[in-house]
Amino acid sequence: MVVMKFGAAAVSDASRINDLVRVVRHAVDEGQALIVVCTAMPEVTNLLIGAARAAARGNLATAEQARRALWQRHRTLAERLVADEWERETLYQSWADLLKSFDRIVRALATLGEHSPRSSDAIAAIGERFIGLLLAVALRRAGVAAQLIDGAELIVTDDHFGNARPLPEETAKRARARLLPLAQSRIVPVVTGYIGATRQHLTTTLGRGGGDYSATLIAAALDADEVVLWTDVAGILTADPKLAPEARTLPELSYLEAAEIATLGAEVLHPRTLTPLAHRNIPLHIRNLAQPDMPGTRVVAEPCISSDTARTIISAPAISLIEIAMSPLAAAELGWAPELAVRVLAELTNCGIEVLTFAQSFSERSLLLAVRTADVEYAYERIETCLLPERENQALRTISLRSPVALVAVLSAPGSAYLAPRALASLARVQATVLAMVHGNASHHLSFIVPEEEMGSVVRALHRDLMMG
Ligand SMILES: Nc1ncnc2c1ncn2[C@@H]1O[C@H](COP(=O)(O)OP(=O)(O)O)[C@@H](O)[C@H]1O
Ligand SMILES: N[C@@H](CC(=O)OP(=O)(O)O)C(=O)O
Repeated sequence: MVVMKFGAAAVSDASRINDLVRVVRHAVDEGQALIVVCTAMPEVTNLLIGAARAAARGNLATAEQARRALWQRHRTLAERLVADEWERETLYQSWADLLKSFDRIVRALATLGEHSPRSSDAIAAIGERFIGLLLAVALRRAGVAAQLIDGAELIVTDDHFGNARPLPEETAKRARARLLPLAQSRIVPVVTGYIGATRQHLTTTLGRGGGDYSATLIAAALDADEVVLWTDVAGILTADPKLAPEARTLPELSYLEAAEIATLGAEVLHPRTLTPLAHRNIPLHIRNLAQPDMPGTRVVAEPCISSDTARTIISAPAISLIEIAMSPLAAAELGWAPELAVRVLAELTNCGIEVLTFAQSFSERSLLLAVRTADVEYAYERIETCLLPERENQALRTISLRSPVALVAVLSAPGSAYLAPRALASLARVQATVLAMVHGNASHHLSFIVPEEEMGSVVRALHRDLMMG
């Protein structure tokens, strides 16, 4: 049994979906038992969560725009992929039902004037459901017996909305009961990733990028032979090949090395992806959908290749920086209060905003936070509310924004010397504007925030100076 996960990059347009269908059909023709896990089209999750936040502010025009964009983007795909008019109409009917639930949530949020991670999850799940319906139709048209299964039916979670924790035993029981009979009948389940549900059947999500985690949870439940994450690059490389074309694929990584990469604060791998696999020794394979014959990256318990191959530069655009600075007088009197950082971080976590990285400057009495640009407006509002007392007693100097920025993280081999000075020399060579820097405890990990327009030159310089040796 193989679990194949197709992320946003694999459903970005009709030709990618045709590649996806070919890969699945080929595996089925080879007699492989398959589970497909899918996630929403690029930017759709941001669009849906943005619609919920806008509705709660009474901005129904933005919610309406998101609704139209959702419909239009999927409809364009259906027109290219589903030739049969009757099948297309049936698909549109199912999408219309999903839009009715979108409308119900938006109306409720607008009436109440507030929203929560719970309502965000309910609306975000619609993105995976939209594309899942289309993929099941596209696969059936190509002769693959496919059936859509909602992730909420399989993955039982706690009620930590926005970043729910799965309950492994109940999930395994449900997944086996629902998926194994389909596999035995040679039907390919198309599971909507990222989504789970509480025991009370309330929809939850596994955190942004959680589709990878859905795939590995299902693989662990079924004791699968392998998980394949199909994306738009040839595995994990020494840098993003879209920025540094000379980047090399890392052929093999250990679970530990891959987990380290997953926690670098970008979305190449969801941080919790590896845990279900490492416990059962199930290999993970990351491959390029556009080049299905290329080997990609394999993650296994004991890689044949030495561990210093784990060196990589991970980069992620579309990030914003929020800087909270205290007034010098208040700071002189009160000192920098870590309690303030704790309050801000707790506020953001409670309202479902993921802080990608943060740094405190004790000398400047300031706190820097990096969040996705899609979250920044809402994060700013929440911080303003949370720090109202400091605003009123003039302890707060400013809350300022810098956007768009990029996160660039360097992971070198454990024990490699002088990572920070070498990386900084490299950034100096291209006159990079370093807006923030976080040094990992293990000293072989370093992250920088740079203006987004400098991301390419920074990645290329770091790659040339640190990865080519
Ligand atoms: N070192 C790297 N190796 C591979 N991909 C990288 C690297 N750094 C950044 N990336 C980016 O990560 C993307 C894959 O992650 P993601 O967008 O979450 O994929 P998916 O949509 O398939 O889940 C690639 O398209 C690439 O642009
Ligand atoms: N659609 C969700 C879940 C996900 O896993 O997406 P992707 O497979 O594109 O990382 C998100 O944007 O967070």
